[in-house]
Amino acid sequence: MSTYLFQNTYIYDGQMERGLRCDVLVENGVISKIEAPNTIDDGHVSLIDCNGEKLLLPGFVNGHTHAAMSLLRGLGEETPLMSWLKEQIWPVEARLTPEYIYWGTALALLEMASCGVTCFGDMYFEMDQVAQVSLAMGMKCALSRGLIGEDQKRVDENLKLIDDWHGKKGLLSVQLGPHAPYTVPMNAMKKISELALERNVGIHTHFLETEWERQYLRDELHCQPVEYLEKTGLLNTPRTILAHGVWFLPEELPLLKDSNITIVHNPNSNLKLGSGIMPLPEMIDQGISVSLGTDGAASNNRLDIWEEMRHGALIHKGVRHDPTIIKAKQILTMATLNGARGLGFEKTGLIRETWDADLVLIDLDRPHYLGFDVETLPVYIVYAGSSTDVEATMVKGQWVYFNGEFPSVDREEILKQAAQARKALIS
Ligand SMILES: N[C@@H](CCSC[C@H]1O[C@@H](n2cnc3c(=O)[nH]cnc32)[C@H](O)[C@@H]1O)C(=O)O
Ligand SMILES: [Zn+2]
Repeated sequence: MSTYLFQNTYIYDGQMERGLRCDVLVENGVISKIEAPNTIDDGHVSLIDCNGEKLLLPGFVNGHTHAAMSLLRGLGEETPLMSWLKEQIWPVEARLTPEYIYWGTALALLEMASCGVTCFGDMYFEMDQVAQVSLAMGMKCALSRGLIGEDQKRVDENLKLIDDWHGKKGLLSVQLGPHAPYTVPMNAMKKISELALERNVGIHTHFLETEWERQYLRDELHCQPVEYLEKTGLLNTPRTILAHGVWFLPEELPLLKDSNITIVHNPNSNLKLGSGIMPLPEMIDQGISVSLGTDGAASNNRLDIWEEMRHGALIHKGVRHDPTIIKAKQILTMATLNGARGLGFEKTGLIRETWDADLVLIDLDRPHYLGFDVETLPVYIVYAGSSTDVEATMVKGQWVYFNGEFPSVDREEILKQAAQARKALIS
């Protein structure tokens, strides 16, 4: 495994007061030294001379996605969630083969790696394919098998994923993936929570994405949302990820304080599907852990966390008529540390000695960074930056993206295979 020295770079992570100019040494997949600029010996290392014009951020974490849906981009556009799923997406998904899911996921990984994403939480099916392609590329992935209905076969597949992949190479983790309260009966949800506790793994589910779902909980399941989470044991698992959480009421949030919950904010998917805008400021006030996600490429339509950071800040300022309501630093923590923790990855999401070298190298020598300093770096990143500033992306000390190339995989082959899969699916 190579040793890398980022010489004279800026670094920033969401927990730092301000940016810092320094040398960063990466050895054996971890950040081994952070010292004053131009002080670490550059012998016997691969040198990345940053010359005070680059920034290292922790790798972005896409907290909720369905990677292989990159094959379905553009399908059922501009349709509300339930008819989009039932009439447009699910019939096509029924034709997905393991091979298509492999190439669709690979396609999504090209996009994510080039945007600086190093880790993603994926809920889909044929998850062995997702595990294999993530390992082949060297990306971190939290796998969950989407569970629909009360189906032991799907649950067994999810449990087998734990046996086969959980912890593999420090890149993979596994969660149980009950799809949503409206697709999984309540007693089945409860059993899944019990299994999570028994097997010491997290849960990844959709929750309160639309207003319709809130009404469904009330009218069909006779529960308020937090009561549902309590009754089904979702508050008792080692970790529970709720994708969306758009329709929580502010007064319900204190009940989730100090809980095992991470809510994944998917602002662009929620806007595009017209689902609504989540009460993010109140969630942060209550100390609830919130991360960021893109959801699938068919509802976003990008897999770019920069876009989620920018919109995740701007929409709340806009609807609350208050520019102070959310800070760039908080958004950066959501995009990195909170995502990693929610997905069960340790020592991931900060730039600290002994933490995993999951890093994004950003070129600051661009017109829109003119005038930044260590204090303003976070706001430049969130409000002026974009994924086109990403020069390279590293996971556990290995490049997954470097200057337009993908050192660990064959980009042309992925594009060719994904195009064939797409054609076979949608014709
Ligand atoms: N249908 C699968 C299991 C479901 S995987 C997860 C599912 O979530 C669906 N999905 C994608 N985006 C959303 C969303 O925003 N809300 C709810 N479901 C979604 C996605 O299309 C996929 O079917 C089977 O055969 O067993
Ligand atoms: Zn989703």
